[in-house]
Order: sequence, then structure tokens, then C-alpha cells
Amino acid sequence: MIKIKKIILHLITQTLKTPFITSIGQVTDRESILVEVIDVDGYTGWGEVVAFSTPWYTEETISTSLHLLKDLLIPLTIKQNINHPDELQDIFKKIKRNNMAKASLEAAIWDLYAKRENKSLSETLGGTRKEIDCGVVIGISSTANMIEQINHYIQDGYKRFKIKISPKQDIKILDEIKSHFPNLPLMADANSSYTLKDSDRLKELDQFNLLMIEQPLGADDIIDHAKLQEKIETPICLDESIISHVDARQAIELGSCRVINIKPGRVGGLTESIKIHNLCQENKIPVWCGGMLETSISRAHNIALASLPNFTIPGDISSSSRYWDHDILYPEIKAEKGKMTVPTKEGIGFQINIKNIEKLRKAIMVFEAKDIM
Ligand SMILES: O=C(O)CCC(=O)C1=CC=C[C@@H](O)[C@@H]1C(=O)O
Ligand SMILES: [Mg+2]
Repeated sequence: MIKIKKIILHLITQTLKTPFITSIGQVTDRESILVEVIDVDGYTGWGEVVAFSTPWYTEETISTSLHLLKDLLIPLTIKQNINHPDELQDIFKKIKRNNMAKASLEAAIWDLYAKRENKSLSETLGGTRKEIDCGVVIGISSTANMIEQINHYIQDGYKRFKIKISPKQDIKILDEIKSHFPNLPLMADANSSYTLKDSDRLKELDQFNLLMIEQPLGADDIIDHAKLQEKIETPICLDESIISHVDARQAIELGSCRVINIKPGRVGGLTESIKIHNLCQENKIPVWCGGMLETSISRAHNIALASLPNFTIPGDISSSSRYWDHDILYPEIKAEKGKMTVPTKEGIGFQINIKNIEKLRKAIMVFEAKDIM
């Protein structure tokens, strides 16, 4: 049984190697909150808040997550005797949404639990793969630069390539890329930049035989995606629309998508991610693990999750060096020939590089169980 002694929040900021631009926002300096949970037996688990500094992707931000953790989630959790991380869904049930804040604490407790069980996080979650295929996201830039990026990542061996599209940049860039790389396993992420009125334009994308188009319509929509999927051949993949296994069930029943991107932060944690994975497996809907421009702590959790059997499509789990000059784990998280080995060591299977965390840290907040009523 887990009895928590201390929870530490490490607030860090890193500058991305190159700004990450999408149809809805741009990230240059990436704030993160690293969540460290230490139990009375000295085991330590780590999680990460993957919300951004501003609410451009979901309604959550670093500030809202800090408030939820400090004022609600840590006080609710720190005195609990926890037999299994699944219990956190019940502990958190009084708190509506705020999934990324919840997921960060839940992930740390999953990591700690796996270490206490002396098992890898992958095995603890029900993983079956010993290695995972990795995909990579091409940043929005000039056509020439995007072609150059793709060439670079092909050399790295990545198995799937994702570009951002919007009504401002779609057909032309896809045509350019497909003419340079006719057989490239390519997908496009629209981040809700189209509406049902763009159905004819989205139908034109069928000519490119994309693996999928991710979240073409509204971030909270399931019904219009079902209408769109009836009109286009390209498989729709939902990201922002799916924040729980209930959303996933409704999307599957309505035919709103043929693929789902699972991000533990977006859906409230690893327990909910497994529920979505299992539901999709039962309904023959393949899933892949999305990314959030995160540090290697969340990336390590994603590797473990992506080792589950229905993660059959390479996810946004690229090398840490795709975005960062320094890794905060060792060994560094690195795709070799487009694959990553799933760690077999206990927990997330990587060591924390506390020196690099201290270099990036802007603030630290310590919560002792003994001090909380
Ligand atoms: O983490 C990565 O490598 C890619 C992240 C990524 O593509 C996204 C992160 C957050 C919001 C979006 O722009 C996009 C996505 O929707 O998947
Ligand atoms: Mg997306």
C-alpha cells in the first residue's frame, strides 16, 4: 500500500529548439510542472503536467493546473492509503475535468506503484511490446524547409510523418510533399481549423491517401465528424474531441472516427487511457499515443502506454532532442532507426537527471503529508 510522505512540484521552463507552430497557436518557451511523489518507504514516482502556458489546445494551463494540484488534488490525495493507482479516479471524482492536472499526479503514482511492485510501467499497464515504432511531427515552415525536415527524419528512420494543416495551408503543401515522397506514411493534423462547410475541400484531401486526418472539426465535436467521415475516404482521427472513454464510445457508435489519438494528459491519466485503448481494441479502432511537446518524463510514460497491443500506429513519440537541447532523464530518450526500446527496469525505467531539472527550474513547491490536515 502506498502511503505518501511528500509531494514536490518542480516548475521548469525550456526554450524549444524551434518554435512549434500550429493553426491555433505557437509555442516557443515551454513551461512544465514536474510532479514528484515520495512515499514513506522512500520510493519516488514522477509525472508531468502537459498543459501549455495558455489555453490554446484545451482549457487547461500551467496556472490552472498549479492551482488544482496545490489547492485540491494534492490535499485530496496526500493522506490517502493507495492500494492501486486506479483508485485515483474515485479520489478525484469530485473535481470536474482538469484532466491534465489529474493526469500528472496519477502518472507519478503509477510510476511509484510500478517501482514498489518491482515491475516496468509497461508491464504494470499491460504492455506487450518490447519496442515501439516512432512518428514525428514536421513543424510548419516554408515548403523547402518542410521537405528538408522530412528528408532529415527519413534518415532518422521515423515510421510516420505528421504535418499541421489548415485552410490556409493544406492542398498545396500536401501536393508538394507527396510529389517529393510518393510513398511517405503521412498524416495531417488540422487542430479543428475546418468546419463542415469545408467538406468538399476536405474531400479533395482523399487524393493524397493520407493515413488519417486528425481533428479536422471542432474540439468538442463528435456529430459533425460523423457526418464528415461519411463524405470522405481519409480516416478521421480524433484528438481534442476525446477526453474520456465515454466520448470514445459515443464517437465509435456514431462513426465519427476510424482512429483515436490517446494522450494521457488530455483524458485524465493512464487508467482512462487504458479504458479507451481496451474499448477501441474491442471495436477494431486502432489507436496511437499523441504528444504534447513534453519533457522526457511524460515521454517515458507515453512509451510505456504505447507498448499496449492496440497501439498499432506510430505515435508522436520522437527523440527528446527533436525539441530539447538537454534531456531531464538518462539515458536520453532517443529513437534509433525510428524505434524505441520499451524499458524493462522498474517504473518508467529511466533515471531522473536532477541537475538538468535544477538548471531549468524556476520554482519548487514541497507538500509534506504531516503538514496537511
Ligand atoms: O509532441 C509532439 O511531438 C507533437 C505534439 C503535437 O503535435 C501537438 C501537441 C499539442 C497540440 C497540437 O498542436 C498537436 C496535436 O494536436 O497533436
Ligand atoms: Mg492533434
